[in-house]
This record gives sequence, C-alpha cells and structure tokens, in this order.
Amino acid sequence: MSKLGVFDISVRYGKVPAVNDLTLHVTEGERVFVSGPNGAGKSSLLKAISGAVATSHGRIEMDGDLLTGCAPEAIARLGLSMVPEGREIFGALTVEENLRVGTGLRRDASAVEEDIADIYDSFPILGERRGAAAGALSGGQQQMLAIGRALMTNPKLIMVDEPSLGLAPKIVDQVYDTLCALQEERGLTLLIVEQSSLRAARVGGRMVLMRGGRIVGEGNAADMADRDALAAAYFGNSPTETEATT
Ligand SMILES: Nc1ncnc2c1ncn2[C@@H]1O[C@H](COP(=O)(O)OP(=O)(O)OP(=O)(O)O)[C@@H](O)[C@H]1O
Repeated sequence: MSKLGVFDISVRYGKVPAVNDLTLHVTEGERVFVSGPNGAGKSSLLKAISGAVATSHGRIEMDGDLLTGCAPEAIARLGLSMVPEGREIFGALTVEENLRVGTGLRRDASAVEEDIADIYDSFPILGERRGAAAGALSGGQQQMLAIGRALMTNPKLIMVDEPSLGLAPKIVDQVYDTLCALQEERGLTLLIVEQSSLRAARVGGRMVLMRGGRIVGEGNAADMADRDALAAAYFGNSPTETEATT
C-alpha cells in the first residue's frame, strides 16, 4: 500500500531549480534512501514533503491526504515527522526541554509524559542525561535527541536528512541500529537522505539516486552500491546514459 505519493513535483528558489518534475512512491513500512551528489535536490525534496518549502507544481499525498499547500504543523499532525540536516537541537535547553518543544499546545498532557517515557525507553542515554544541556551532548547523542524529538508527534513516517553527518562510523552504526529498531517496533516508514551508498547497502532498503533535481536511478540499495550508477551520477552521466555508451 502506498504510504507516500509524490507526483511530478518541482521546487524552485527564485530562479534556481532544485527539484524537477519528480515522482516517487513509498510503500508503508518501507525504508528508502535518497542519495546523490551535493546540490542534487535531496534536502529540497524532503523539505517539500514536510511543507517547509513550497512546490511550484505537482502534488504530494500521504495515506490519500493531500499535503501540498499544508503548513508543516498540519503535516506533522497527519503523522509525518522530519529530522532536519544539522539536527537543529537547542543547545542551551536541556535534553527534556528539547523533547518538550512544540508540545505546549498539546491538550493530552498525560500522553506527553508517556511519550517522553517511551523515548527514554528507546534511548536510555537521553533519560540519563535528561537534565543536561543538549549542547553538551556528543554528536551521536544529539542525533538520537533529534530523532527522539521527531517521535514526540507519534509519526508513522519519519524523514531523516543525513543522519551520518559529522559522526564517526561506529556512531553512525548505532544511529542506524536505533532507527531500524524503532522502525520495527513502531511500524514506521523511513525516508532517509544518505550520501553513502555503501552505508545504505549495509543498512538495507531501496535506494533512489538523485541528480539535478531528478531521479536518475533506483533499486535495491545493495545492488545499487555494487553498480556504477552512483559514480555515473557523480561524474555526469545518468546510469542510462552510461549504459547507452558502453
Ligand atoms: N535556500 C536556498 N536558496 C537558494 N537556493 C537553494 C536554497 N537551498 C538549496 N538551494 C539550491 O537548490 C539546489 C538543491 O539543493 P539541496 O540542498 O536540496 O540539495 P542536496 O542534494 O540536499 O545537497 P546537499 O547534499 O549539499 O545538502 C542547489 O542548487 C542549491 O544550491
């Protein structure tokens, strides 16, 4: 069953095209990696889905609900959460205050407490450090906090923009182990921007390769890492173009 449907969307920043006529379908419970070189439009795609940037045409649906034109808060209420690139943690606030950001308007105060307890169950280190300033956490712990905060709206679909950024490989392993465990426990659908095709192959899932705002390759992450599709995109030929010339 299709969880997320992106139909022929484009995103522009003034005259700069970032996403061009892109169509993508994500099935419920699926794990999809979006890869590709810098400037390919990966972040813009995620931002368009979460409502953070407007599309110039096309439409986006989740569970049949139209997301296009909705405010990010309304999209979050429908069950879609985003962990942004760079995490956007409030360093001067405590871990727990970071988790509570945005819950002030929730009427279900007891459910907020339960959600926080659930997050401490999933991330014991956050529970241990609940009173510490978030800025004092390690990079890996901050990534866990950003994921924990995204869980506070009880999403069914989580988008994560470059969870590996700036983290040592061992810590990246832990972040992905946690994401995969959460996916299993909560039946989540995951859409992840990941620069490393090898990493995506190791974690497993479907990989979508972007270049110039378009999808230029798609397949099982392990197969994609084996092929030269990624290199082709980096060096200027789409996989189809490469095949045509060999
Ligand atoms: N706020 C902005 N204003 C103007 N142009 C932008 C803005 N954000 C992104 N762009 C441009 O849009 C295009 C796509 O950028 P985007 O950040 O979506 O790509 P990306 O694949 O996520 O790259 P990276 O891996 O470097 O984050 C690039 O040409 C970029 O320079």
